[in-house]
Amino acid sequence: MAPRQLGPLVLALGGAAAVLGSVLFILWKTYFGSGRERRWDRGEAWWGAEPARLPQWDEWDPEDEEEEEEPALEELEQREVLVLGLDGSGKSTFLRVLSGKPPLEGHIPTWGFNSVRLPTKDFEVDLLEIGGSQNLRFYWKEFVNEVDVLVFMVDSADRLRLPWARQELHKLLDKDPDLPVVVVANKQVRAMGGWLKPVELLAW
Ligand SMILES: Nc1nc2c(ncn2[C@@H]2O[C@H](COP(=O)(O)OP(=O)(O)OP(=O)(O)O)[C@@H](O)[C@H]2O)c(=O)[nH]1
Ligand SMILES: [Mg+2]
Repeated sequence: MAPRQLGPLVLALGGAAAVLGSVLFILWKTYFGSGRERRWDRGEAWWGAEPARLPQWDEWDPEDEEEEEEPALEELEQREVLVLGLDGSGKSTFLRVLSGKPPLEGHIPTWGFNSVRLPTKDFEVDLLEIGGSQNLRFYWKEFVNEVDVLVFMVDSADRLRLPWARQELHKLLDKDPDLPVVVVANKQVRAMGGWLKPVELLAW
């Protein structure tokens, strides 16, 4: 029997998914520039650095190199944090609460990006959520190499979907095994009970 032709609907859906992925990636690049590639290592510290201005040939003086001053810290310090997790795990709420806003009552799915910038004493932190619905999870892995830290949000009360959450986390770690990860056991205070405590989540 001849293979079935792909229907126009399937093709349209595939095209739409590809376009969405490209748009997400372009937005990311526009927002964060070239991400971790901007950093350079200097002992224990790692900063996003402005490119240095090289002297013209006729103003070159080898002694200048020794006199160069350390770059100002306030120009350099920046951290990028990716916040991922299954749909409804609480990523948007987490970002809202961190930026001092009250949590929303219902679940309004994030269809793309959601971000906040938090100035701290020593550096500026950009937190970026990518929606957790199934069609967006495919794109998560494209972003893990671009950030400094991954926050992985888990709905501790959603025991049924814990294996999915774990599978998605492992896929991300396969992509970048050295990425620092914080797993948040969210939704600990639920009237119905039955949630996983953080220690249980560690063992799971
Ligand atoms: N009880 C309780 N509810 C929470 C908590 N965090 C989030 N929620 C609720 O969970 C629902 C989903 O939260 P969101 O923050 O929108 O989830 P999300 O991970 O951003 O979901 P997507 O954008 O679809 O990936 C909302 O109704 C929140 O009010 C929490 O710590 N405790
Ligand atoms: Mg969201």
